[in-house]
Amino acid sequence: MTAPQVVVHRDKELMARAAAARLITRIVDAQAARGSASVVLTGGRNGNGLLAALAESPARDAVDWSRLDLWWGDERFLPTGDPERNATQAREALLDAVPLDPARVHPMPASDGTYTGDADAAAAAYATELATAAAQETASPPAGAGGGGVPAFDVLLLGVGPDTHVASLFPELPAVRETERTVVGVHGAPKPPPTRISLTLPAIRAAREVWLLAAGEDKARAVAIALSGAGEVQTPAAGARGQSRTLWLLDRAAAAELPRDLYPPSSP
Ligand SMILES: O=C(O)[C@H](O)[C@@H](O)[C@H](O)[C@H](O)COP(=O)(O)O
Repeated sequence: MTAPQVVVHRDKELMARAAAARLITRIVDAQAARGSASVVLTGGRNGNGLLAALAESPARDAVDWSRLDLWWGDERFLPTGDPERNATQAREALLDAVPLDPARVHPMPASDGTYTGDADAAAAAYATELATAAAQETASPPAGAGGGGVPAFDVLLLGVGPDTHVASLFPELPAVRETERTVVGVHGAPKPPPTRISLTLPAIRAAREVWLLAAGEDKARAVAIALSGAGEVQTPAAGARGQSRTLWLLDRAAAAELPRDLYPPSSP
């Protein structure tokens, strides 16, 4: 696992545009190297801001959208098409506008249909879907990926909550303590809705690159704590690390409380 690197942008709009450009490059590179790429999406304003910026970028045509696998790091356990579902918001921000292969788009199950009302069963089904994809992966996973039943995602995106949650891993709740399963049902989440599905820290840490996005002064304390050596049970964002890269993409306001030695020298 890698030590975090920090990049600070002037404001959240620029952060979204720069992150979108960075993601396009990463996808194009992965497709050139391995034929396809895989990205794990996050909910929240910053993740959706990145997708919206990507939709507006002329460079988006450099991506072969038909050879991109999309997964989700977490989902609000709500009915199909609910406007509060992370998948619905991602579709509106970007996915409906690009020629993806529907077979490669893997939303987490909704609260209606097969897993009605059973977030734990829905989580188990998603874990199986991930394990199947991992088994089919032709390229070798990066060293140390652990083979924990998830593909070696190229980029895994995470928003960061003011309480330092990432995906739906909230401080002290059972999901953040999970060491075996790759996907779990989350109950009693402090951010609505209370019932969610989430990748666990071991699944997140199988990704090649983990990018954490945070903007705004209400995130400044969370960012500073997570980057100052806090424990992952109390500070889930501190446990989100990638195999080859861990990147914190911040705006100036979210970086405001970083200790000086963590603040990158060339930042605005
Ligand atoms: O379902 C969700 O809400 C998310 O996946 C959650 O983890 C989100 O990313 C953070 O709460 C940050 O959200 P913002 O980017 O909106 O601050």
